[in-house]
Amino acid sequence: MSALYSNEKQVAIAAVRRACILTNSVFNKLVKNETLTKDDKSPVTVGDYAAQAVINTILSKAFPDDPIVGEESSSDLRTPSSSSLRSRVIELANEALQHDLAPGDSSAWGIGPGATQSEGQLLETIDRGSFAGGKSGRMWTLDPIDGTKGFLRGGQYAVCLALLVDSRVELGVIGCPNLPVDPSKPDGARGCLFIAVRGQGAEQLTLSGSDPKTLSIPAIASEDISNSLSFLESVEAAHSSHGFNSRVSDILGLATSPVRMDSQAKYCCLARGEGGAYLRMPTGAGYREKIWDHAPGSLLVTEAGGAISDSRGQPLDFGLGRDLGENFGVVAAGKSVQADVLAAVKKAGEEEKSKA
Ligand SMILES: Nc1ncnc2c1ncn2[C@@H]1O[C@H](COP(=O)(O)O)[C@@H](O)[C@H]1OP(=O)(O)O
Ligand SMILES: [Mg+2]
Ligand SMILES: [Mg+2]
Ligand SMILES: [Mg+2]
Repeated sequence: MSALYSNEKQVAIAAVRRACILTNSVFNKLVKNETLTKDDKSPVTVGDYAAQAVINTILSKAFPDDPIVGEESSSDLRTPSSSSLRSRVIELANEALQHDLAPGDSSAWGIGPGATQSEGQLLETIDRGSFAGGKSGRMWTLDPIDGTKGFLRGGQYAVCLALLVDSRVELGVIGCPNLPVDPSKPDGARGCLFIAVRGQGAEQLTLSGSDPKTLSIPAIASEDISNSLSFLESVEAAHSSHGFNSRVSDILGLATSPVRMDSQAKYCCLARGEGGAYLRMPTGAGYREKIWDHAPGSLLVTEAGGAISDSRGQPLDFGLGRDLGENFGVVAAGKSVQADVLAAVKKAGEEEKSKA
């Protein structure tokens, strides 16, 4: 008998790999007018749209009844002023869908050479990501480029896909085209794929599918925290409070400065033993975290032996819709130290309140 979710895992890996090849090639060719600013002032590129079109196409072929909660929508692409951007997205998506990664691979999605998808079909496929989410049933959640700002600066970004069943993450696949394969060789080969299935562990492969490694977060004894732990945090101060993290770091007496990195690559690094803790605390602007920004990363961390919760110690709730509800931040770490980090977070929170 095959393992639970083995089909979903194969399809998700194929979809994420294909999107990573696309985003990688887009980065090298990206020109100025290929980026838009969304209503929330965040950037979105032809790469984000095309990657969502590719992954949604593959998911829709493989699992036609599964709804998708995806970050992007085609509305900004449909305006007359976006016509050249729109053509570029269609061209990139068709190119990526027809690219044979292995013999017969593209025909597995019913999209052989020459069988291009029309503009209308691909825009509609992007909008298959508009599902509202919720408590029950099967659904996918997709961030075609997580960390678009990192992507634009040539830093870390991730292609992130997760399968939720009754609001529990069952499968997570994250592609990190710019992440070094071996953390001890930061200038060495880049491009990693991270995969977790509930109850089946977490692993890292290269983007081309070689060199599998089982992931496990090393235990740190409480008395070693100050010397052995460092934080993984956002580059963008608007996404996560650097000042709050710095106070938590002081409370724990951490000797090492935080590592700043864009995207869910932070969860991937944590899962393979880097840093030791990921802290993301609200900046006070009322932002609600999105399920696609945490679903695959959270499973990767727990399957690698870590723990994740909000700053109150409550589990993240993926069943509330497209976002995680009121923002109490995210605290992820190895199981042995997550309670210590949470206690320091609570202390820093109380100090902040008493000052207010
Ligand atoms: N004010 C905010 N607070 C927290 N996260 C945010 C905020 N604004 C955007 N984001 C999201 O944070 C994620 C990147 O996180 P990180 O800083 O860890 O790289 C992105 O998905 C980004 O959304 P978007 O995709 O719209 O840019
Ligand atoms: Mg975005
Ligand atoms: Mg994101
Ligand atoms: Mg994104």
